Amino acid sequence: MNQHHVRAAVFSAGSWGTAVGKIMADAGTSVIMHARRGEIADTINTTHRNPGYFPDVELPHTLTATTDPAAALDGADFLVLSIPAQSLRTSLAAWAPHIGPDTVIVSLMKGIEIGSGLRASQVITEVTGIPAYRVAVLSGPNLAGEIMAGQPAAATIACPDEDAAHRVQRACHTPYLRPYTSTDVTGCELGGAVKNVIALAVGIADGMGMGHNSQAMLITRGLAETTRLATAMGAHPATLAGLAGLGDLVATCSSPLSRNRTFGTHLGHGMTMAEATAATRQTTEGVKSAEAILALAAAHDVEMPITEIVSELLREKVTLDQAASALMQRPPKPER
Ligand SMILES: NC(=O)C1=CN([C@@H]2O[C@H](COP(=O)(O)OP(=O)(O)OC[C@H]3O[C@@H](n4cnc5c(N)ncnc54)[C@H](O)[C@@H]3O)[C@@H](O)[C@H]2O)C=CC1
Ligand SMILES: O=C(CO)COP(=O)(O)O
Repeated sequence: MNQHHVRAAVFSAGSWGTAVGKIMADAGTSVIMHARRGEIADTINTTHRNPGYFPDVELPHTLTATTDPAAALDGADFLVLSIPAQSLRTSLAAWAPHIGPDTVIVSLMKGIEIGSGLRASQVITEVTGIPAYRVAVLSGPNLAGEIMAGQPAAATIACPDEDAAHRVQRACHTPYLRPYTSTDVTGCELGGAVKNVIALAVGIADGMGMGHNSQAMLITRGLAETTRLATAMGAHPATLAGLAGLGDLVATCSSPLSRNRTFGTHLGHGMTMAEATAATRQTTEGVKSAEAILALAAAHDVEMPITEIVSELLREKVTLDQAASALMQRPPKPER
């Protein structure tokens, strides 16, 4: 019997795109990375490394790169999208004509679009016209650097079509990555987007010199407000207690590898937004998504005090001390 060789196109060759490209290649999938810059594609093809992100890690030789979106997408079973959430709409519109009729799209993005308030999977269906059952999301506690080092991790793959979720699961199951399936796309995406804002808060607290009690308070109450929003938008509460909720929140809020947490730490040390931005090279989704998440909270009549105060800090409307006391001086209430 002729065995179909599974192929994935990964757009683009940033930190998480490269890591997921490696995962899929290690799982036996042929991978073509789409890089915007020719020199990155050439370097991946000739040295099997992506030196701008992971100079020390050799990539599997079944992973190649191109700058040509049509070539990358030709015959692809999966289109894996890993670019900044706010650039998704424009970038995807240019790539969409090359997407095949059976290609399943896998979103790795953890952000909410400013203005529309849409989750990445919703932007994808809107821009491409591809039905939701062909769009999956992969989320969870997955700091790219640890995955590239081959450390054990798990992720959730959510898609309304369970069969599609299983296909993605098979295409990225390796000895170091254990993917679970789910149908709760909303819960997975909101868990991933809101944890970035909570990680900013934890980083800010850490930068201000606060210890683990304060940080645990923000993580726990952060999970409470994430769950409130997600369930109001139709998510299953168990998803928020799972890998794409609590799991990712704990990893991101604990790790110095997190860009969001690190950005928060810069602010907590007293940097201005301009200084913290200048000190940050890679995508920091929470900085952009905080405002969009707050708009969703307002639309669904959900209280999100931590997101609200982080958003005010990001807009430089309050000082660090004002932010801390605003949270602590909220009216006492039952724990929910
Ligand atoms: N790095 C990580 O550990 C993880 C990241 N993510 C998510 O993956 C997504 C991508 O993040 P990273 O790969 O970490 O970011 P990154 O900053 O390392 O890479 C972003 C990639 O997108 C490309 N890009 C940048 N601006 C673009 C634009 N305007 N149009 C098209 N392409 C553009 C860049 O060339 C680069 O290849 C984010 O939503 C992030 O939340 C999710 C899990 C883990
Ligand atoms: O999503 C992540 C880990 O799961 C990465 O977090 P940062 O984007 O804050 O680095």
